[in-house]
Amino acid sequence: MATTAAAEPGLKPLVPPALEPPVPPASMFAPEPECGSEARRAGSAQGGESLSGESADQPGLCSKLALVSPTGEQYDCLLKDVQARTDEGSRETIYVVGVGSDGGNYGLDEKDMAASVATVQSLCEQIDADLVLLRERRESGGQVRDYLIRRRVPENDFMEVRVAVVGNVDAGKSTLLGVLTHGELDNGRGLARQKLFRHKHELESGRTSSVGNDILGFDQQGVVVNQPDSHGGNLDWTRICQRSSKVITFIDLAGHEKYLKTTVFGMTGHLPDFCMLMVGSNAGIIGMTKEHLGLALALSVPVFVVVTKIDMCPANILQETLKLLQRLLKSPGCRKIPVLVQNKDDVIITASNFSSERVCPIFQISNVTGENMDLLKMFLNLLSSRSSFKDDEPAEFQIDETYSVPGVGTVVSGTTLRGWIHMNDTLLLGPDPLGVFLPITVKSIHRKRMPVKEVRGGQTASFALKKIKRSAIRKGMVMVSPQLNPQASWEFEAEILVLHHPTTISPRYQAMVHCGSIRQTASILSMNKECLRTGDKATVRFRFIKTPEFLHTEQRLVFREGRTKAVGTITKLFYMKPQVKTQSAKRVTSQCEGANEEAASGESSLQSQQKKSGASGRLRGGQRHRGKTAQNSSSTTAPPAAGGENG
Ligand SMILES: Nc1nc2c(ncn2[C@@H]2O[C@H](COP(=O)(O)OP(=O)(O)OP(=O)(O)O)[C@@H](O)[C@H]2O)c(=O)[nH]1
Repeated sequence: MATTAAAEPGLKPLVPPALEPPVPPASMFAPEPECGSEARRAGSAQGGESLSGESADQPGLCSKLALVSPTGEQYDCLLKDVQARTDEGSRETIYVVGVGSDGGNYGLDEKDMAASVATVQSLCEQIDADLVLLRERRESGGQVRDYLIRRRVPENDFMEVRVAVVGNVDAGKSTLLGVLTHGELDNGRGLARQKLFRHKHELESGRTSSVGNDILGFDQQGVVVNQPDSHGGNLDWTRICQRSSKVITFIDLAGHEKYLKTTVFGMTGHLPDFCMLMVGSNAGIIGMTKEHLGLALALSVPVFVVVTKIDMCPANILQETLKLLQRLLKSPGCRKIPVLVQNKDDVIITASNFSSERVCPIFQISNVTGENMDLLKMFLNLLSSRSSFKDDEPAEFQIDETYSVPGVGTVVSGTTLRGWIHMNDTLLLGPDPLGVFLPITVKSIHRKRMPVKEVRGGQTASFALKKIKRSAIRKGMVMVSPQLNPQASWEFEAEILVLHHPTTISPRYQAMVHCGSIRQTASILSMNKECLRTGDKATVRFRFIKTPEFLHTEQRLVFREGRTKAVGTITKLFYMKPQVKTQSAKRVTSQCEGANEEAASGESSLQSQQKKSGASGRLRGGQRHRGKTAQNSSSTTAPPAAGGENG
């Protein structure tokens, strides 16, 4: 059995100065409960004397004794603090009891600990949360405990965290997902991954080519709820979701270079909260590993690394892989702080600091023996979604897949970016090839195959839509609230950085733009430099070649063709000509108003619009048709050149 890096005398665990000593108390990183900003704000709002000021008989909110017997006012501040922290952390937070600003003399005696825990328990009751002990340790002044405070979720609701799984071919991605979601270890010959393959050719070749989804549910206490049935080993997703407080969705992306397009789409279109980079310990940093890491960094998705196959890897090779991995992560291009996770303490510390994007936990596991699998599961249970949700924002949903379901009709799946979407809501679907958004009614909603009545920002969902053909919808379209008055853009400007190009990029260069679930070829119209080489930054104006898209400024994009790659951020949108806006706006308004009559007439306006314009699902495919569409467009509504703009 291979030893882990820490056991190897030659290789010091790569703990950065900021994280020294190797296993520092979590309290060094976790915010101190008593000193939270809310508590402080509340303190100053009331003069702050009795709250933050310490008196001889009443410790202040920053003391380790603050929770032992708080005054009424202090209790209110503590409550506000815990409420704010669970809001910030997507309904949960790690809470440390027994630390404070008492000169580093951490720890409480048994009596004070019991009293403090009773206070925290009571705070949890107030916010309808559960208190789960994560770890207990001894410090100079007594006991210190780390708790997970997790708010209870309403029935049929659950917290959602999306994790993109990337790494080179054979790193063990599908196998790990099989082991995690089905609870059975692998045999080293592909047993565990059999459960996950989706396409026949994958089963035959053993390679993942599609963007697959697998789920892992945790209950309030952090216990895995996945229970495959005893016959085929299938998972009942509805049951998992009903029993879960938190569901981790793994977006299993292909490792092979020929599927890079799908991998990039998975990373941009499925909006992962985190990226799990898998590395085979025996193979090391090979093939697509750096490519995938670079992609996650470019899209600002926090990364954690899982080194697999430690059961079959000689110790010296494992050390070499870890050394190279840590060197890569610390390199100027990555600027990460790699931390080898070897025990529960490391899990809590890294999980508490993970969304910062700097810390990069490294797990060393075996899918065959199950070594360190408990640490990985514990870490996954502590991850919180990075998307923030505001109750009053207008709805926006991006489509990343379409289906035709017998007996149901057209179904679209994707991610709710903002706002609420309820059953029977009328939203605007678009843009179509003419840049028009048309009203559509949501017939039913599923979250992870579970029927629900509504979804909100940050949640993935599928919607059955009324009166629309699947061919009229494409990936990259959105469904938005009519309040947003959506507009489509043929052209946009972006600040880009060329990560790699063999020669030079100049105007008229064409490549695939990935932006959210949009995946379309665009050509460079102009740029503020004559030509671009690897490492160059520039402001570039792009134009889509097939159809206008619904974009936002500040959106991240990846621009790629073969091995050429650039990343960037959209800075300016060029909307369609004003007269088009007026026409489509009028049409949209009247169509929105008349949505119900339309549904009754049996033909959607998008379909009739397509008939009128001659556009169809097939039209979107080819070069030849594109010219025709553009011609039609210029004589009717869609502009070859941009009109208004929005900075
Ligand atoms: N001994 C050992 N074998 C493993 C381990 N993890 C995976 N394997 C084996 O490695 C092989 C490749 O694993 P996969 O899960 O298919 O690799 P992948 O990264 O999903 O590959 P792609 O889908 O092609 O990208 C399979 O035969 C697994 O049984 C491990 O921890 N130990």
